[in-house]
Amino acid sequence: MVSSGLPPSNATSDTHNNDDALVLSDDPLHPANHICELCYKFYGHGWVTGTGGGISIKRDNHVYIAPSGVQKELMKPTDMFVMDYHTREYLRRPQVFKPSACTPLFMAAFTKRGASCCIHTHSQWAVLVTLICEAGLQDSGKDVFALKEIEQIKGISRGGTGSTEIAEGGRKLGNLGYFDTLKIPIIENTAHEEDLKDTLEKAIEEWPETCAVLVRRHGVYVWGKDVTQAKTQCESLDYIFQLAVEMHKLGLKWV
Ligand SMILES: CSCCC(=O)C(=O)COP(=O)(O)O
Ligand SMILES: [Zn+2]
Repeated sequence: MVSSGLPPSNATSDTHNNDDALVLSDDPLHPANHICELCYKFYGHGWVTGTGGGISIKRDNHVYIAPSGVQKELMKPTDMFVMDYHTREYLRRPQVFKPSACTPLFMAAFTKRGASCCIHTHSQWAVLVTLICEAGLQDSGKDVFALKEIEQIKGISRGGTGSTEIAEGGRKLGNLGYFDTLKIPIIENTAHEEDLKDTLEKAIEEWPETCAVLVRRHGVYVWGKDVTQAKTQCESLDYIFQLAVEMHKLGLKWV
């Protein structure tokens, strides 16, 4: 039996604020089940290694949040926090944990983009592209990752939460096209995850077309209108970041 480093499953039962009805469901797509299943898969991608990274899902007025500092691939539905989106009060708060330090960053994607899912990875590919940009080794600049004419960028929607339709008043919506340039802003890391909030919010405001924010020497935050869009955009970006690193090693330019 492998130890998860998490307390036993009944560790929350002596708390006054442990409404299990909020997290127990037979539905595999219930956010409390879905977060656990996805983190197990993300661990296999190297996205949530060594307790880093995570995911939050908003369903209606409820925001589901994982505990901080635990092995994300071994979490159980009863480990989840549930926050009221409007009041920001915890409706369920397992007393043996703290909520993820990423919570204010996830909330930024929900409030500023209308996202319902936000994924944070510590993928080495994301970290490496921020280092290549920092060193000024590509033409995209230090504070933005840019790449064009790679088929996979068609998997990225403008703003992160758009539909795949092109629409409205001359402003382009929907997904990027093959001849568009993908641009992802890079913010500087801070000593504590939650201190990224202000610069991440600023980047979201200044880059209305982005579906993600890279954090230098740390990882990436990616969001979507639902779990499917957040997950597929995260997969597309991770593919693109890995490709970009390999292109760089071959002496190829991204733009
Ligand atoms: C080695 S993980 C350092 C913290 C971090 O960057 C992170 O994403 C995890 O935060 P959490 O509070 O969700 O464990
Ligand atoms: Zn992190």
